[in-house]
Amino acid sequence: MRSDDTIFAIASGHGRAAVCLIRISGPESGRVLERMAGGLPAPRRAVVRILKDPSSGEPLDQALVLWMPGPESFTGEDQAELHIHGGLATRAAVLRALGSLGHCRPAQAGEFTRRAFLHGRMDLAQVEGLADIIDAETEAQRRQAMRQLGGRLGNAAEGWRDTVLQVLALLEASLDFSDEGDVPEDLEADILRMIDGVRDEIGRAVADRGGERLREGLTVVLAGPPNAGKSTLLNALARRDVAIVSPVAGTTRDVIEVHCDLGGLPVIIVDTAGLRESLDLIEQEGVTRARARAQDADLVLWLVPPDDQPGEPPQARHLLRVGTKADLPGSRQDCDLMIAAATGEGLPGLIARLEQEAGALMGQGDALVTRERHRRALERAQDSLVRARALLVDGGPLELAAEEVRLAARSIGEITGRVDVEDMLDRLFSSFCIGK
Ligand SMILES: Nc1nc2c(ncn2[C@@H]2O[C@H](COP(=O)(O)OP(=O)(O)OP(=O)(O)O)[C@@H](O)[C@H]2O)c(=O)[nH]1
Ligand SMILES: [K+]
Ligand SMILES: [Mg+2]
Repeated sequence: MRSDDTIFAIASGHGRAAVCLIRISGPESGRVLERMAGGLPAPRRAVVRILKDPSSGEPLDQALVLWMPGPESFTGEDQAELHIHGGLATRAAVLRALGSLGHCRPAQAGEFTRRAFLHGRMDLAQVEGLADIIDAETEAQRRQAMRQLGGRLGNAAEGWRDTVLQVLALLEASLDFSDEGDVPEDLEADILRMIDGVRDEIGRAVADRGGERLREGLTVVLAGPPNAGKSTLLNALARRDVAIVSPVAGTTRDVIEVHCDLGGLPVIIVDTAGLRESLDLIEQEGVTRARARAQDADLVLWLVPPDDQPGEPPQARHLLRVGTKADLPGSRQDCDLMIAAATGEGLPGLIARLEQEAGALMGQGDALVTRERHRRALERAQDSLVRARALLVDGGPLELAAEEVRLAARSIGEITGRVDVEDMLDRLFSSFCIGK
């Protein structure tokens, strides 16, 4: 498998469709068009051509054909696109014809994007933004992914890296030219100011967890005593019959998850077993799982029915008390909200409150850091800068301070991939689909 092969893949979805898009990239792309479409169209001009089998000359399909010579293509290489009819036999015939041409082979997952990265068409943070756009399920996720694809984090990282490299240059110069082996006083103030500036900006970026939450979705666990109405609420929020509802206490045992879109924000609602002491082994296991999920959740809704002694809520980072079955007599004074999931009463208020909580925890797609990979790299950079600063202030060895600054630059460079990152690349691109 060679990196200068010409690769091809279906870039549209699979299964029968009106139109199917086949992407081709690599040095043979032009020859492919000449042999199958009878010649090269003008660059970036869509034309209709009869595609022919290159060996037999048999017409295979009538297609819209595009020729996009590099380096101004997505991959930076010569590229072509065939918009063929999306019937199964047509696709198979065109793919077979492409595979019969020399130096042409089907693309691996993520190979088009890998080539775009290797040819400098996008940085790693943009590659991740592209993956997130394909995975985006809600409006705020799409917005965040678009910002990442637009180079928002990458540009910030490049700016930080530039400043850190300036600091490094000043330290190296001091090493070369100062007899005492330390930084001249006036320079030291400048250097410390530059270090502090970058450290503060990175600190603000990593303190904001909203971007990662928005990518992954906010987890809201429904917890409460048996028969509180947890499953009824899940079904109402999901607007479908997901969980079994019954008057039998202890109906739900498994953890049931539903993905919802609340005002453009991705929220995972989790129904759990009612919390109580039980002799039933299966119910005990359900209760254990319920407590574990509540502990990990971003938000727990603690559901309590009227006139009940609900016991102690589970351990949680953030908890809202919701009184249920508000249509029944008996009132609660100890709740943040009241609902009757069976009649719909109070649900708009609950949903508005959830949207508000979700917005506060996730933002609206304006965070810089959207992945753990970013956070870890930036935290390493921050640590290195803190150590470099301490060495400078304490009059420690200048070589060590310079080494820490070099490490900081490298850690920041991981954001855009401007360091050695082969194994990281393999992991990243293998998560892509074929044709991307
Ligand atoms: N009147 C009234 N009854 C409700 C309401 N919500 C749920 N119920 C009833 O309460 C009973 C228990 O509801 P579930 O949703 O199964 O309760 P749960 O908390 O999931 O129960 P477990 O899974 O057993 O812990 C059912 O008979 C529901 O119809 C409500 O808003 N009003
Ligand atoms: K029940
Ligand atoms: Mg239930």
